[in-house]
Amino acid sequence: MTLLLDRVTFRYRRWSRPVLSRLSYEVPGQGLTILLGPNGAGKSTTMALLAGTVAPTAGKVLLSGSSLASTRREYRRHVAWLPQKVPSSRQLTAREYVAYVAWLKGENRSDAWERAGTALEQVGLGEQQGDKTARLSGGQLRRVGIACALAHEARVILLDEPTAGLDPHQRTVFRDVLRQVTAKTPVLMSTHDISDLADEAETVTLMDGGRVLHHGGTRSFLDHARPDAAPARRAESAYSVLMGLDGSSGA
Ligand SMILES: Nc1ncnc2c1ncn2[C@@H]1O[C@H](COP(=O)(O)OP(=O)(O)OP(=O)(O)O)[C@@H](O)[C@H]1O
Repeated sequence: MTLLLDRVTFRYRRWSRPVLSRLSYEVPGQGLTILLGPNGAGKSTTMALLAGTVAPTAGKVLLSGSSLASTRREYRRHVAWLPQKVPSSRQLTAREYVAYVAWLKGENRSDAWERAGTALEQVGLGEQQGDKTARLSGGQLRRVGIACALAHEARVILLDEPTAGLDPHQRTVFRDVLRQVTAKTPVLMSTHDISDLADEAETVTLMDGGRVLHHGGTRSFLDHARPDAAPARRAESAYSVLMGLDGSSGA
């Protein structure tokens, strides 16, 4: 299955400058891809377009060659998406919430309920499944959001800054979950935490100003690091070099 933006232009308001201009980008079909870039680079906008929650001003979003507009149902079922801000609900418990999202994504009621329980266990919230989501901490709510992305048969998973607000232990839990998930399903994940690279990403995409500055294997990304960078700092160094922030001209 392929998911891609084909020469997509997007502006938030009619007369405002486009955030993305004729951007073409294909989500890699396997493993973990990390989407890096400074604030305002266009990462969340790119993900929202890929998730089908906003529509392009021009150009197309294509799922296996079909335009999003003509395959909405398939799309909902096959593309999982964790937005940056996970909305909470006063009424629903964590399990009801995740089950509801899975049901919206096309699972039948009993499968949705079962899958919700399993996904909450996976993200370490087994004991909180009966708690109302409005009562959960910010980090717990993010994990509910991650559980939503895991609770249906997605063919591709889009995670917008999933590690923001997680404590160090939960980051470790999350990485373990991510490792299991990416073994089966491709994941595109935006992050500011360059340590999220942690040897696990197969591909790195770097965006700035609505453009893709770099896209390729993690090794080729790290090759941009300054030769004198300490091993633990290679990712940061490569980022600075490619962004032209270290006094060199970038790539
Ligand atoms: N709802 C909105 N209305 C108007 N402009 C917006 C809206 N959301 C984002 N923008 C603008 O679009 C541009 C790209 O924003 P986007 O959120 O996609 O970047 P980002 O790379 O995800 O940034 P961050 O790392 O801060 O989340 C920015 O200039 C931002 O101000």
